[in-house]
Amino acid sequence: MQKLNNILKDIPVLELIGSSDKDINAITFDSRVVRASTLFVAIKGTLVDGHKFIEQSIENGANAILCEDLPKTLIDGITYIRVADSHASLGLLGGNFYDHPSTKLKLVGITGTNGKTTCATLLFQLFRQLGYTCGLLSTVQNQIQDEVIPATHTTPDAVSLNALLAKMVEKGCDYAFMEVSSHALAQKRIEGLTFTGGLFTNITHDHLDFHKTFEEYLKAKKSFFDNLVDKAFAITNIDDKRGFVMLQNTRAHRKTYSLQTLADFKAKLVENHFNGMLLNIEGEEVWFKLVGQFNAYNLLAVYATAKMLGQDKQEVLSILSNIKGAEGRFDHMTAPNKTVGIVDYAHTPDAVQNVLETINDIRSGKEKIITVIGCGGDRDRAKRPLMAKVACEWSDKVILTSDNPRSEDPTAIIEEMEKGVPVADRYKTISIVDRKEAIKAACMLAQPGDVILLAGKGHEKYQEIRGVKYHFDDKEQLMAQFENLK
Ligand SMILES: CC(=O)N[C@H]1[C@@H](OP(=O)(O)OP(=O)(O)OC[C@H]2O[C@@H](n3ccc(=O)[nH]c3=O)[C@H](O)[C@@H]2O)O[C@H](CO)[C@@H](O)[C@@H]1O[C@H](C)C(=O)N[C@@H](C)C(=O)N[C@H](CCC(=O)O)C(=O)O
Ligand SMILES: Nc1ncnc2c1ncn2[C@@H]1O[C@H](COP(=O)(O)OP(=O)(O)OP(=O)(O)O)[C@@H](O)[C@H]1O
Ligand SMILES: N[C@H](CCC[C@H](N)C(=O)O)C(=O)O
Ligand SMILES: [Mg+2]
Repeated sequence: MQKLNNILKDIPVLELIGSSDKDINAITFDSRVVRASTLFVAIKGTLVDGHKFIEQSIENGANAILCEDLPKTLIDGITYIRVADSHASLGLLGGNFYDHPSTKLKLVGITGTNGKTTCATLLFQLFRQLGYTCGLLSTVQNQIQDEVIPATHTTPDAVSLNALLAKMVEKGCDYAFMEVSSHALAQKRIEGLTFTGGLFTNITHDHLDFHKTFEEYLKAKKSFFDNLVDKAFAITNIDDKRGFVMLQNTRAHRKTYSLQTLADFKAKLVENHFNGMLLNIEGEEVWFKLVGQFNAYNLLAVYATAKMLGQDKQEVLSILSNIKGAEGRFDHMTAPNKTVGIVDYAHTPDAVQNVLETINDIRSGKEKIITVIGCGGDRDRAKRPLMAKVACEWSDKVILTSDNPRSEDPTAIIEEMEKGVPVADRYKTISIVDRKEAIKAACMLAQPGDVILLAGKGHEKYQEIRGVKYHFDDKEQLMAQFENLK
């Protein structure tokens, strides 16, 4: 419980009507979960305007309302707080309510189109093995030491986020590693957090349904670095075209990493195989369990972050060399007849290309690559033809199928993907709407030694079709089919 006037500290209030000397048990932006003595924050969302639910929130027990527009009728006994930006205020309220947990541990944020989960997970595993108590906020799951807390978003909403950080502080965490998604930045879910450091992986095409233009998407990512404090560090990938721009206006201490040019942290990919790769990191040759050039970037980024956090080079490299990475990222298995299966969360054109390039690099020659791929519904439509095109370019056979169609018609999504298939590649593609059947078909087509890539769903344990979530696990499906490949 907290006093309202404490929770409102540092919030730019335009108008306050009613008493601020009252007890608040909880803060929420969802009228459906309001209980007695709750502060309800009305947010103008992407689907509806939360201001519509002010009345309902009061019926459910809200005793204070924070909003951008005051309702026409004000009710006695309720406190109304008018602000210019409810999203930003929610972040600050979350911090005040949970007593600024981000200042009580070292918080590191990772942003970029691809590689966030991988880097955050590697950092979490690394720092635990270095002997620290750690927390993780990621797409796959949230975690405090061994305790797993299911994740609904890559970056939780501002209230849940501060609640999770407060729990980490309570459990004695020294570090928290978190993914910072572009949605979270645009919606100011991280407003008011104090970061010790920030890491940029890369930026390519994604989420243009939400951000509308690439410039807006870039601006959202960049705002993370613009808002870091001067004591923080900011690490960027300068092999990415936008690597420098990201840190252009940051006050933080800047550092760069690269596989191709001079940088503060530099590495070179020496050898790449299905079960590991050899990297030269700052003059030291080390084998890692992760594979692929994109993972060379992730490892180097993690190494740079660990160095900026004052860790010892040898210790860091020796631990990293044994870490396997995040679930559903280049997860590979081999069937009894030597067919290779790879489950990977590649769900952007760039990620699909990276994974397929890596498989091409590693395969010894005549083995075929069979890619099973779909695109999510209610998400960026522009990436659909592009993902299909890239899949065709780098595979011998492509099976277009469903990912999470969500509220959309699965066949219509596949038709949009088909538009990206070059005429000359049509002979190598088939469309099978049912993902289970698509995986089965891939296994039937595969000859010993061939590589099957299941792209897009990685760690996900469900498939959402017409708004209903069914249990579905790519790895489980593949393992079941592999048993038949004797
Ligand atoms: C597009 C998007 O990001 N939407 C998020 C956003 O919801 P919204 O702004 O659309 O909310 P809305 O439905 O319009 O409602 C507006 C307001 O009215 C409130 N409301 C609504 C109905 C009601 O009866 N009562 C009520 O009070 C809502 O709680 C909300 O505050 O804010 C909500 C609360 O934080 C999020 O749950 C919701 O995530 C949706 C479910 C989602 O799918 N988000 C994805 C796209 C997302 O955020 N992804 C990123 C990145 C993914 C990645 O690449 O890794 C992530 O960080 O997970
Ligand atoms: N550094 C990288 N550069 C390009 N592609 C990458 C990189 N790291 C991973 N990938 C590819 O992107 C996929 C997603 O990786 P990861 O989950 O680490 O990214 P993410 O940024 O967390 O994604 P999301 O936005 O969905 O949370 C991987 O399965 C792999 O195919
Ligand atoms: N977390 C991201 C990627 C989802 C990957 C894919 N499986 C899909 O459902 O589109 C999102 O919500 O856009
Ligand atoms: Mg992620």
